[in-house]
Amino acid sequence: MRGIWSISVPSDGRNVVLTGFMGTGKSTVGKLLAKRLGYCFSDLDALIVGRAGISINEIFERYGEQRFRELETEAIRFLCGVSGRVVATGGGAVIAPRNRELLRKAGLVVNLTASLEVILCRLKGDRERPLLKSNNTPEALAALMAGREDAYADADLRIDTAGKSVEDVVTEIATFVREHQ
Ligand SMILES: Nc1ncnc2c1ncn2[C@@H]1O[C@H](COP(=O)(O)OP(=O)(O)OP(=O)(O)O)[C@@H](O)[C@H]1O
Ligand SMILES: O=C(O)C1=C[C@@H](O)[C@@H](O)[C@H](O)C1
Ligand SMILES: [Mg+2]
Repeated sequence: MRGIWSISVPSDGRNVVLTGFMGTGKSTVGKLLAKRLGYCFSDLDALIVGRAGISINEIFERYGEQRFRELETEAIRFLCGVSGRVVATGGGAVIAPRNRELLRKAGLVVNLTASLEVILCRLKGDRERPLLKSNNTPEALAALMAGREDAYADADLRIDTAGKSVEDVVTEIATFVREHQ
């Protein structure tokens, strides 16, 4: 794998950070939200894959989840030095308290939610998310989600995306951002 990011500058806090469990729509909503706000868009998972030169599945298989988490923290440090950006995080990016601290400083944190039922429906047949493979029963996935609830709750705004279109979610967030940033 290629080297790591070296810059880490304090952010001016004018970003929008999307957090949430796998399949809540961070990447999909983030891309459109950035367009709507006239911000740039960054996807933490895509950034990690781009730097590593291999897929998330391969990072997990070859180096383990712990190494992925290290790369994730490095990517967060890098992104926290930017401004005017919508950042879609990976589903587990908020687990580490230090990551949450950095993301909070980077800007408004918006947490997307959806019931497990909705998530399972959205991610049916997905092969790109290693934690879906290793938690391959609804019970295991529910436990993973429940264990992260406090970390997801650490946000400026929480939006239940179930039953809402991507456009609806984007509008809700854009309104909040215009009022609070
Ligand atoms: N509001 C929505 N309504 C219906 N489908 C949605 C909605 N938001 C996202 N989706 C669909 O759910 C799937 C997963 O979305 P997406 O990849 O954006 O999730 P994510 O939160 O970025 O997941 P991860 O944490 O794994 O990166 C996609 O197929 C997307 O089109
Ligand atoms: O929920 C998680 O821990 C993950 C979610 C994805 O976005 C990726 O970051 C990776 O598959 C791990
Ligand atoms: Mg994503």
